Amino acid sequence: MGGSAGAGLRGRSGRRAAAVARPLVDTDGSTLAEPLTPRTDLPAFPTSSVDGWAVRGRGPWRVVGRVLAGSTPAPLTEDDTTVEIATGAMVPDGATAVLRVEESTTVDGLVSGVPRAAPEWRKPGEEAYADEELLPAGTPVDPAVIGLAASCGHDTLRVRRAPRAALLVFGDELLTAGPPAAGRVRDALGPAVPAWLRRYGCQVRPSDVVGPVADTLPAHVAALRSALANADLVCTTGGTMNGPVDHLHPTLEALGADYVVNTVAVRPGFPMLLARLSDHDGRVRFVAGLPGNPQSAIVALVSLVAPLLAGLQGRSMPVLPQVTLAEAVPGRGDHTHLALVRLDRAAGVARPVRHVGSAMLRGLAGADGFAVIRPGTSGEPGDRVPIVPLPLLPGERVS
Ligand SMILES: Nc1nc2c(c(=O)[nH]1)N[C@H]1C(S)=C(S)[C@@H](COP(=O)(O)OP(=O)(O)OC[C@H]3O[C@@H](n4cnc5c(N)ncnc54)[C@H](O)[C@@H]3O)O[C@H]1N2
Ligand code: MOO
Repeated sequence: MGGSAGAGLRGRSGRRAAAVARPLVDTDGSTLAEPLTPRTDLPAFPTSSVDGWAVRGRGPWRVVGRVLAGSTPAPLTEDDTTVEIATGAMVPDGATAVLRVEESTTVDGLVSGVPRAAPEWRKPGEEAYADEELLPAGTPVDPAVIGLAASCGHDTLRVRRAPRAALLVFGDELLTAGPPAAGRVRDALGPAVPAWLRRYGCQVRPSDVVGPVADTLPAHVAALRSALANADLVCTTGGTMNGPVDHLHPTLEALGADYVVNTVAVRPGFPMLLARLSDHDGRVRFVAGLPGNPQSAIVALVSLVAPLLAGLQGRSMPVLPQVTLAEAVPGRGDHTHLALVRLDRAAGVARPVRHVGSAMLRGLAGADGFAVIRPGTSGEPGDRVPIVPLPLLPGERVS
């Protein structure tokens, strides 16, 4: 479902966020715009992996000096000589072995011992050769990648600019403060969707979150036109159906948008849509229509928006992990059922959660993701099924 949408979007639009050079420390969460290659062999020089003696010849060895990490040693030119060496120091040219200090004896300035058969130093290029591709373009940058890039000698990385997203919330019945009452409900998506979008790598400024937009067609058209001016992606919530004040489809028509996806055979969330607009200068922007029912909006985020953002950032589509169901999960006829589940990490299974009506968010707040129950099937205990994960952080949902 989401996978094919993501691949198609990237291929058809041919639009990725621009590449920018960023200081290494500012790259966490971004995406490599070009392959990561070392600037030198790694290690760049023969490096002692122990504290001891760099020796030449069979010994015993006469001590002629000392080499610490961080300097270039003079070569060992004479047999039966040695220099004291520290872990991480460059092994001098001419050395034939490194002897561990704890496996040596020193008497009257003469060192004896038997070096181990396996070399006690790291050879240049042992980890990587200069210009070898270590990670491809499209790799998400995480702290491990940052550390590797630093060890490769990089001060900056070329990464994709974060896609810029905006959110328009539709619905005159929505309150932005206080408890629900008198036929009005709290806007749950205006506060939540930007936070989800940021977890998918988007930049969303507070001023790019607008709403509730008045339930009239002119107000919708004006709000969408204005949001598109600065965004790569505008998400909207509500108004995807054909109710008396559902204006999203007429708004897209008024702006000349093309549908990429218009409804998906999934429950909940089927009225979701994705549309595309092209500028006269060729700039492509996307509109994701998230259904108004709050859980359905999140289904649309994981199904349409996450693959789109992966494509815009030049990332590949994640492979969906498989989980084992601990309990039965009903199917939804000829639709895919995306069923909220919580991972039981100790037991290695996934359990359906309660309170999962499409108008509810209680189940989502305790779930790890959506188990995929394919059309025409139902989930039975013991079945292995794919899970579409929520973009949770370490420490969330772990207890
Ligand atoms: N005749 C039919 N009516 C509906 C159908 C259908 O098949 N035939 N499908 C239902 C389904 S399923 C969904 S999902 C909704 C989608 O409707 P819209 O995208 O047009 O959304 P709205 O009508 O604007 O709102 C639906 C519901 O969600 C509440 N809502 C909206 N925005 C928010 C928000 N930001 N925070 C909290 N709650 C929100 C809104 O008050 C409504 O209760 O259509 C069904 N109807
Ligand atoms: O499909 Mo609606 O999106 O079930 O709530």
